[in-house]
Amino acid sequence: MTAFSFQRIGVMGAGAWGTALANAAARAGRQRGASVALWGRDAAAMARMAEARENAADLPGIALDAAVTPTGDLAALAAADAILLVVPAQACREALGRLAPLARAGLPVISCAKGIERGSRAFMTEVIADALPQAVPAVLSGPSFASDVAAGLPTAVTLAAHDGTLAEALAAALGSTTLRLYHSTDVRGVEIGGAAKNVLAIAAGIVAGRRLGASAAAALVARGFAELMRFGRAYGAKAETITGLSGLGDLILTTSGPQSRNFAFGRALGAGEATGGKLAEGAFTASVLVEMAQARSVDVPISTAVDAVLAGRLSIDGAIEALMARPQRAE
Ligand SMILES: NC(=O)C1=CN([C@@H]2O[C@H](COP(=O)(O)OP(=O)(O)OC[C@H]3O[C@@H](n4cnc5c(N)ncnc54)[C@H](OP(=O)(O)O)[C@@H]3O)[C@@H](O)[C@H]2O)C=CC1
Ligand SMILES: O=C(CO)COP(=O)(O)O
Repeated sequence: MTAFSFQRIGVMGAGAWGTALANAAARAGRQRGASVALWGRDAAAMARMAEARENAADLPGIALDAAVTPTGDLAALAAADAILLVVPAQACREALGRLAPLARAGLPVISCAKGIERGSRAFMTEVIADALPQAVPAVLSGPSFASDVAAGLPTAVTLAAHDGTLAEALAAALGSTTLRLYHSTDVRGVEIGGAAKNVLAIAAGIVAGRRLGASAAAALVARGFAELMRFGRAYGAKAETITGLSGLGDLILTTSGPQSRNFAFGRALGAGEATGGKLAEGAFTASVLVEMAQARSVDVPISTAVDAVLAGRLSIDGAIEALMARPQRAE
């Protein structure tokens, strides 16, 4: 493990999660004097963040750790020993394209985005392998709201890389007494959980917004989990990953209430209100997840209903009726 140093951490994407992870990485590396470059594409906004020592738009009231340097300079990001990729899933390829001319061979790039690329049907580590072939892809995912992590509340997530030694070293470098990182080699399993739970969180939000009751909410989580397990199995995830932090753990968190943007988006839909401008990754993932499920004959009725509602092919009431009228089956 001594082969890895990870003194300099780069964070690509300075939204809520990127900023929270920058603070967490700084906290984790404090004893060894590690530094964190937090890169955002809007150089003027990054200069203001450097001046204010706060991401006022996404995490108001939370001071940036002294070891975090906000920057609009890609060279500062590329000089890092490892990079956390924290832009929305559909923007990862474009962001990596900017980094490609500057990134060194063997640079670990850890996807922290939760989604599947539309069109290509690629998971985020596949996007990294494609857009930045000189990098070594990894993934970090699990139940973790940016505001909780930024505030230093106790949180546990999973970091996976194909090379178990690298996963362990990255987890050691980024983990602290407030952010506990488990390590894994089941890269695909970890990214499936993060992507699929967002679609199910929209469904949970719809249940709340439609006031369908606590029993329906619990049924949704249990049947949603069955769906996640089937999809995961079909795409090579290990069962213990789906039942772990990045699968069941994150499903529980994001189906629990409106602190989740995906849940809040679904709740607004269910209540017939405007969905607002916040990022809800599940709205982008739903259609590609359903296409991929169909391609391997996996039954994902809840995700299919969310996709149909979002695409305007089905009303919410029609979707509920269709789910309840499905043929009887064994559990
Ligand atoms: N927030 C959370 O609690 C958690 C989020 N995540 C995941 O992290 C990812 C990012 O979420 P989050 O930080 O919350 O989202 P935000 O909407 O808060 O921030 C997204 C950031 O990405 C930037 N961005 C968008 N497109 C590009 C691009 N093409 N190139 C460079 N930068 C770009 C935005 O910049 P600009 O402002 O210029 O548009 C913005 O700073 C999502 O996949 C989400 O699911 C995972 C766990 C927790
Ligand atoms: O992924 C998350 C928590 O683990 C954040 O969820 P939302 O994007 O729904 O807010």
